Amino acid sequence: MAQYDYDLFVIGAGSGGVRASRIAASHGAKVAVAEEHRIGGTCVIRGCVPKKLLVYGSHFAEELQDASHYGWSVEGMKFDWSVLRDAVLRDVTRIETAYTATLDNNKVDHFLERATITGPHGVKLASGREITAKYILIATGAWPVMPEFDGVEHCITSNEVFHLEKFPERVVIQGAGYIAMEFAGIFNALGAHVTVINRSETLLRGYDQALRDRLLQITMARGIEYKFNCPLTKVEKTADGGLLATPGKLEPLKADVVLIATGRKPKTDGLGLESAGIELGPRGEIPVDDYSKTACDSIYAVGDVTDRIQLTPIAIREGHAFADSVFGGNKRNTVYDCVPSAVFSQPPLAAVGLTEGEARNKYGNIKVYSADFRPMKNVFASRQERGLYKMVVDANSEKILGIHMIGPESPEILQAAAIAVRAGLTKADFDATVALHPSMAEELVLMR
Ligand SMILES: Cc1cc2nc3c(=O)[nH]c(=O)nc-3n(C[C@H](O)[C@H](O)[C@H](O)COP(=O)(O)OP(=O)(O)OC[C@H]3O[C@@H](n4cnc5c(N)ncnc54)[C@H](O)[C@@H]3O)c2cc1C
Ligand SMILES: NC(=O)c1ccc[n+]([C@@H]2O[C@H](COP(=O)([O-])OP(=O)(O)OC[C@H]3O[C@@H](n4cnc5c(N)ncnc54)[C@H](O)[C@@H]3O)[C@@H](O)[C@H]2O)c1
Repeated sequence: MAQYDYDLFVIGAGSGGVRASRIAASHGAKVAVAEEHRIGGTCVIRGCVPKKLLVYGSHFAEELQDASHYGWSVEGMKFDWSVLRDAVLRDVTRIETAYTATLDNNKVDHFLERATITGPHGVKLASGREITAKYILIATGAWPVMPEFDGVEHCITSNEVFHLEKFPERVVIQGAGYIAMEFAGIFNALGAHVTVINRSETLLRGYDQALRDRLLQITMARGIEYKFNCPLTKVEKTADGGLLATPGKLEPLKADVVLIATGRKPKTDGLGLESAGIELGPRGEIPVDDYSKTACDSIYAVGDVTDRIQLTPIAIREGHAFADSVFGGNKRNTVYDCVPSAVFSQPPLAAVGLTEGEARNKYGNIKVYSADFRPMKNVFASRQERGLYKMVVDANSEKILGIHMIGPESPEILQAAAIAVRAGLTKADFDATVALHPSMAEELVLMR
């Protein structure tokens, strides 16, 4: 009889957990996964996927507005939140079903219940069933961090935002990171009055300053209000069912929804880590080595719960590398340089590599090339918004250190440019490439 029930037990069927389960099974391992909410995890159920669909949905406002310049007249234009919301939620269910089928096709057993760790080789399901496994993979993701102030219980997080009963006419968002800027764009485009409240003057920390300044300027022109250096101190319910949100010492703001987007922390509460001798790191993360192994030899962790880079493709890569290393006879780790990222704000922002500031600190002698342009479609529609692309180059080797873009479709364009940066190409390689005209992407090879 086998020593353990499974070769691998995965806790969490999100981006990292599903990939690790599938690949380990394809290498011949007997695998089970437990999921306490829905198969697919944050990205599929309440993250990247429904968020991007809402971005698409909200873009029609701009397209319909511009349509008259192209000879189209759109009469009786009207937006129905419940139609968009329900269509998005249906698509989420479709993808959840596809993910479940992937597990079934790879003969991965799945338990739709919470699991906790009872020791180096033991897990316990919420139903009470105890299971043993040679290896355990923790892929439990992250959870929204809630600040402490009076009335925080009246606020929502990104978990709830996809399910709003009614379209909120007045939205207050606390935070100025990814989630705040993406939902500020969505609600603003759909016609809500949006106020972004932040504890500092910095939005989208980590992105190049010039792009952040451009986003601030464009979004203010689009009607988003900002209140900097004054986080919320109180949120109250009013007699008419609305909310009153007080930023710092400023006048209270009337709101229908207050969205808290102040970061996500590794989800480890009550997981039983102590039973396997695993202690949390300073950011609440599960510390792991380069191969995602925890302090316990039979337990690994991947994705947001390790707080390396909280992005889906990273969780997927870590899960895949773990499965190849432990079950595929191919020990390998995940490489974290040149990770492209994007903020699906309106307009979106995308980047890979070092910002101008980071490159200057690290290399000293750098060159910066840029293209500051008004996309053809904006000119035609009398839209004043300008795109900005920046290339940061090591002045000695001419190697590109980073590319930063804000403008329509910039995430789509940046993915291809990231290959060039990863491959170590130079500005001269871009200059030698013939422009593809007319496109916005051609600005990448025309920068001065
Ligand atoms: C609103 C939003 C938008 C985002 N947009 C993007 C984007 O555009 N691009 C991008 O790259 N990233 C985006 N992200 C981040 C991305 O979703 C995460 O980085 C990614 O999902 C992490 O994958 P994971 O496998 O670590 O965890 P998750 O996908 O969160 O999966 C963890 C799973 O574990 C389950 N679980 C937790 N504890 C237990 C337990 N004890 N027992 C059983 N199951 C458990 C959870 O229910 C969850 O399903 C977004 C996140 C949010 C919140
Ligand atoms: N497009 C994408 O790839 C995408 C989209 C959404 C989320 N994500 C991932 O999810 C993670 C979480 O997103 P997020 O927007 O919640 O986090 P974030 O780290 O991007 O932003 C957090 C914001 O909250 C502010 N803040 C933090 N603590 C606060 C407090 N106590 N009071 C007031 N303000 C406070 C910060 O200054 C910052 O502006 C991101 O780090 C990202 O990795 C990615």
